[in-house]
Amino acid sequence: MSDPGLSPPQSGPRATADRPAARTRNSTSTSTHATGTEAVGRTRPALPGPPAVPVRTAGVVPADVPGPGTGTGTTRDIASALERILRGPSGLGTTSLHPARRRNPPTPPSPAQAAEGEPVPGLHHHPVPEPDPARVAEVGRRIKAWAVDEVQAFPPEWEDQFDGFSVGRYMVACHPDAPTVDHLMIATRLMVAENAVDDCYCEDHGGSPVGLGSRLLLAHTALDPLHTTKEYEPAWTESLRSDAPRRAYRSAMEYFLRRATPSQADRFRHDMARLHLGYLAEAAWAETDHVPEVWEYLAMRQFNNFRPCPTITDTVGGYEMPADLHAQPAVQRVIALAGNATTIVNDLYSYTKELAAPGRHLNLPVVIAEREGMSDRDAYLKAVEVHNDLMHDFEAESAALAAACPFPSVLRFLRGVAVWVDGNHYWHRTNTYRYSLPDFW
Ligand SMILES: CC(C)=CCC/C(C)=C(\C)COP(=O)(O)OP(=O)(O)O
Ligand SMILES: [Mg+2]
Repeated sequence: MSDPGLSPPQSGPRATADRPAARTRNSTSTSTHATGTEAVGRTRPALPGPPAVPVRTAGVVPADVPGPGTGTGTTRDIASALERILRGPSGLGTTSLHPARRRNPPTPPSPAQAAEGEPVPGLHHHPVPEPDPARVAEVGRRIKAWAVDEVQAFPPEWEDQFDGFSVGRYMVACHPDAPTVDHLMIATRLMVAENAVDDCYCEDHGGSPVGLGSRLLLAHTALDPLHTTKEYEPAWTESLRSDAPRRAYRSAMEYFLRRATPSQADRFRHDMARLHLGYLAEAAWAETDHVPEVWEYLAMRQFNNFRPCPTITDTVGGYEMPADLHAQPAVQRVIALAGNATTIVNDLYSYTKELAAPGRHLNLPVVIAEREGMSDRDAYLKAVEVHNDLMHDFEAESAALAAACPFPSVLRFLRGVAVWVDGNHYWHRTNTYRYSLPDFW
């Protein structure tokens, strides 16, 4: 194949993005075309402003959040909304949202499975059912074929690392409601492409802070295309084949656009721009070996963040969280808290890997130790507490939002984000090829 990276994907009813066909395909879940859980033709009331949820400690459900329709919320409303989010949709027509539940009731990992990798002691998390092994194997087979044959994402000598990343297990754990393996592949290709950019541009596979801005901007045009004159367009098109990160971004985006609505595509591009901004701040500090204040580090990590992964949960699930609801500040806060919790999970599980890497690699325990004058152990334990506070806030605000805006697509989206958070923790915990815990306990 002379141009594998740019060949249009072979399956699906169309080869270009943002056309009406995409809306039709996803329209089963918009507000006028119901999914199994969506009320057909239901009028959407205005969302209230962000629920006034006080900062809280574990297990305390806030009581002062307006409830749906009544103007007053009760602790019971919110507790039941939280339970609903964590349990997922139920009732008539929702069985298909739970492929794992349909085939085998979810069970927590057995002690033997958990022994593969222990959770960080004291970390607030939720166990997930083992991902469906048939799906894991099929996603693993297809993603390797894509990475090797379609986009040449890595040279042969990196094959062990590609396999050790276990991206199939990661994505199946994070998207249990994906209706088909094709849907799972949307997330899986993007995950591989995002990691190719991080590894090859920013980190330990040839990356460097020097010149990163230009590399990221040019790669970003694989997601958000250049609109230019006939004279200059061929050079841009050619550039998209010129390295693995760009080939991977270009192809993964093309597949994504086959299933995404225009609003979902726009949301994703925005999240990827945020990610690239975060990479640049991290690189700027690395160039001068600067250690930011803890709050500054957390701000950078809110952008250099997993956010683009949970926010495609609706595309991967085959429905749409409506754009005007997604844009609400309360929804944005829930998404940000979820993204931040998942990313601090990475800081905790990748701590020893990053300590062993050449130079200083910033992560939350390292920044706390440096800036707050703590021992490595105390700083790590404080980072666990920061994570737990983020998780508790995420769960409280998600429950408040579900109570304030109990639309099926919103509830399913919140559930999808919560499951992504849990699947992400599962993958970090069990990926002992990549991560190991420090000896602090
Ligand atoms: C998949 C995706 C959108 C990643 C974005 C940012 C990113 C690579 C992380 C949040 C993971 O952090 P890190 O670069 O520290 O990864 P490792 O610790 O090397 O696994
Ligand atoms: Mg890390």
